[in-house]
Amino acid sequence: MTNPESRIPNPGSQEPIIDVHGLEAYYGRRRILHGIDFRVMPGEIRVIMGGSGSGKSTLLRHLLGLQRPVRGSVKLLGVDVSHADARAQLKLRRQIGVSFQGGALFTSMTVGENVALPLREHTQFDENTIRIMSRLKLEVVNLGGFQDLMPSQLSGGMVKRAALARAIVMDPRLLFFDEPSAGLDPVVSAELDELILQLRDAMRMSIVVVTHELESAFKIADTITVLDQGNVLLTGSVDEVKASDNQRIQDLLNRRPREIEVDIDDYLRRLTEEQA
Ligand SMILES: Nc1ncnc2c1ncn2[C@@H]1O[C@H](COP(=O)(O)OP(=O)(O)OP(=O)(O)O)[C@@H](O)[C@H]1O
Repeated sequence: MTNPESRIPNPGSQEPIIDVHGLEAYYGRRRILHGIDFRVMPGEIRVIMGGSGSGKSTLLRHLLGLQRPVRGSVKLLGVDVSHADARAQLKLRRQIGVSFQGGALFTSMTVGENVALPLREHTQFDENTIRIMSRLKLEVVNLGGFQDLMPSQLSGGMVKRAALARAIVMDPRLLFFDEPSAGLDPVVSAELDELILQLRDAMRMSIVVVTHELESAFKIADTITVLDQGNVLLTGSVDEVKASDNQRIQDLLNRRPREIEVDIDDYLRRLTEEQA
């Protein structure tokens, strides 16, 4: 196992921005995450990779406080998300930006109104300030001047960037990005990668990206966590992941499907457990 903080400057002086210990998650009686440890340091871009069903979304849902750990703990910015009171949760939410797969913009609002939403929800700024701040963030994502368009008038890449503008409008310390490249052509996807790097460098954000896209992962990651069947196989730098002699990691990198051995008894047992 390699030191996940190896590329982060001066790690000894900093507290982790995400600190997950022994996280276990279940759906029904089926255990999905088997005691995950996961630490992200300030200013780091962490990519979570793994095959389909490896537990990436389940981990992300726990990091966002959408699911509570059955065992283990999840601390974001020093706050234990499952034990924080409503006030602490709200404070935490203000410091976290989330950009979901598909953009999830409200189709009945203009791009500018979408971006302004968190400011309206979490601040008392006046209209003018909100407008200026939203426009500035649209400029950061290269969508300056697009504030009056409706989401339906944007291309797929522009929707992603608009969603990103909304996610960063509060200047979060921590940004979650779920599948930034999904459905984008390679050029647009590369532009988005550049933007993610800029957010880390110019705005000093810590960023967690879940992605299937290897090229994108290798370009943006300071560190990569590889998940497999609810376990962390490895956390390390891009070079460390590439050089890993773990067969599962190599299969993932070479896009070799895992051999699926289905034990029918086991399959039926799991099915009935899930429905119980
Ligand atoms: N709501 C649910 N109820 C029951 N089982 C679930 C539920 N959501 C996910 N699972 C199971 O949990 C396991 C992990 O799923 P998860 O969605 O976290 O994986 P993933 O790595 O995000 O997959 P993908 O890349 O396909 O989105 C899978 O076996 C999945 O079938």
